[in-house]
Amino acid sequence: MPMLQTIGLNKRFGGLHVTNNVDLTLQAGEVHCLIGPNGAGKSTLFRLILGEHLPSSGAILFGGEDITSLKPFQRIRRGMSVKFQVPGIFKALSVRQNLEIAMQHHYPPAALGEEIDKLLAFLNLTADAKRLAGNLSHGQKQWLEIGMAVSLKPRLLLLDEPTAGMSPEETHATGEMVKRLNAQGMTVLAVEHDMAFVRQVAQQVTVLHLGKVFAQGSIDEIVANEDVAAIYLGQTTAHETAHEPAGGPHA
Ligand SMILES: Nc1ncnc2c1ncn2[C@@H]1O[C@H](COP(=O)(O)OP(=O)(O)OP(=O)(O)O)[C@@H](O)[C@H]1O
Repeated sequence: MPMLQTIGLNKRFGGLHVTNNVDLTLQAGEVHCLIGPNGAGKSTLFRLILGEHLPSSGAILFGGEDITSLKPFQRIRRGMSVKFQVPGIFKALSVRQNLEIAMQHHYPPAALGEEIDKLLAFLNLTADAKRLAGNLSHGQKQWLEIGMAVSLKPRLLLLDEPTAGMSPEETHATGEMVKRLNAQGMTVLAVEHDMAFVRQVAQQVTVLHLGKVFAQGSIDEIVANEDVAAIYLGQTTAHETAHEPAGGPHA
């Protein structure tokens, strides 16, 4: 059974058809990246999956159950977790305190300290545990946010441009974290512009264009697809320019 399925999903904002009959399937255990030119509808689809928007029509199944009309907190309770682009960390608290807040109601007090230690090590933040979260570097803040999102061991992790603003080294380290989470059984859906990251982590890639699924396949199939390259022409973002030859998601 797929972990997540959208079936004929549509979202209209007034006259604008932003999500157009999208069928997306995530198999359990895969890392799936959602790419597409600016304005393709990636964020909207992401918010539909999370329940921040309700679809105009169509259905969303999570673990085979219809969650189309559930609220975000109900989806989170069923094992979905999200890391948004803007970190929702508590800047005036230490790194450790941030993780304590995320985890304290979910682990017995005797086990909490050790769980936090394990997560800090995973996030490469052990040496920074006592620092105020607000004093971390941009990349470290993103990792702390990822830590808070995965601290409850979700079945499905949603990542919204997890490497935005990161250096290539930080991007690579983030990719390694995603791969380790996936190796532990977590299914991941990431909206991402950075093709180096997509190449590093994705087992499946879906390309959105004008609200529709334009192409779907392995990273090699997507990179080799000339129609996909064509829709990116003239649309490179600063991020893509930093890692890619002009024109789009080439190897
Ligand atoms: N709440 C809204 N009301 C009206 N139009 C919206 C709303 N949200 C998104 N749109 C429009 O839907 C289209 C797709 O936007 P969306 O943000 O989903 O694309 P995207 O692929 O995530 O783009 P980007 O890569 O630039 O973040 C855009 O034309 C946008 O203006």
